[in-house]
Amino acid sequence: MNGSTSRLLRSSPASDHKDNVCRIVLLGQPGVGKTALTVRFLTKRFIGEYCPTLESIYRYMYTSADEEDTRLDILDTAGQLSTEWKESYALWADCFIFVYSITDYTSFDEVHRLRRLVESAKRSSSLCCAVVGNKNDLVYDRQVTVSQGQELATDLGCRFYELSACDWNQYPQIYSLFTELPASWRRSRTQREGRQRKSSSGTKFKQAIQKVISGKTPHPKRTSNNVVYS
Ligand SMILES: Nc1nc2c(ncn2[C@@H]2O[C@H](COP(=O)(O)OP(=O)(O)OP(=O)(O)O)[C@@H](O)[C@H]2O)c(=O)[nH]1
Repeated sequence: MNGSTSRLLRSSPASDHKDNVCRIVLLGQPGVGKTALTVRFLTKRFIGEYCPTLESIYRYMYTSADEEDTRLDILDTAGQLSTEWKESYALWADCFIFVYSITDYTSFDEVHRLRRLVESAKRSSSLCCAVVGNKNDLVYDRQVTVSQGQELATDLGCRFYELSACDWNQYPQIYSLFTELPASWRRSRTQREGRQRKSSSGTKFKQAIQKVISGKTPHPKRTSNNVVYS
């Protein structure tokens, strides 16, 4: 495992996972624009050239639409990764942004592969994720159609964005990408917790009924106004 990856993930371990923190990882082939998208979101700028990313975690605080103070931990991964690294990313993250370039079909295929890796690491096919086809300013070099991207997102049950990190006019979509994802993650977490609470109170109720039936719990005696236990 790469030293800097483990150092970064260790500096932000699972035990440090506070309720208002959402962890997002960007995955995709080298050169698809993961850093450009992240930097556009964080700084509103597009910087033409970056050193190929090793990996970096960026922290971003904002107040969400429902007035919650939220901290995003955004992990911009290096494109060239071994399977082992990706598993540690998958286990660390709450949400995934799968990025491909619309000008490169192999980068689209890579998203299919990454998706399978993440699903197997998470042992779940229900991911909180988004699919991004980047570089749509280069539409004349297009190799992946909009409907192919859309189909993949539908298959994953997630949102699809086709955009360009270098086009300022598309900044609102990039903002929405990075802020909608944590909101939908929070919603599904709240629903899951609600279901768990319901099922545990349902179980307690059933256990109490069983006890009464089997005579282990005293039956209530009714007096004129009150119910008392003997
Ligand atoms: N035309 C165009 N170029 C882009 C866009 N986004 C990124 N690029 C360019 O694509 C190249 C790669 O961008 P990066 O953001 O470094 O890609 P990456 O996926 O982070 O690459 P790795 O760090 O190697 O994994 C750079 O030259 C960017 O300027 C875009 O939307 N349109």
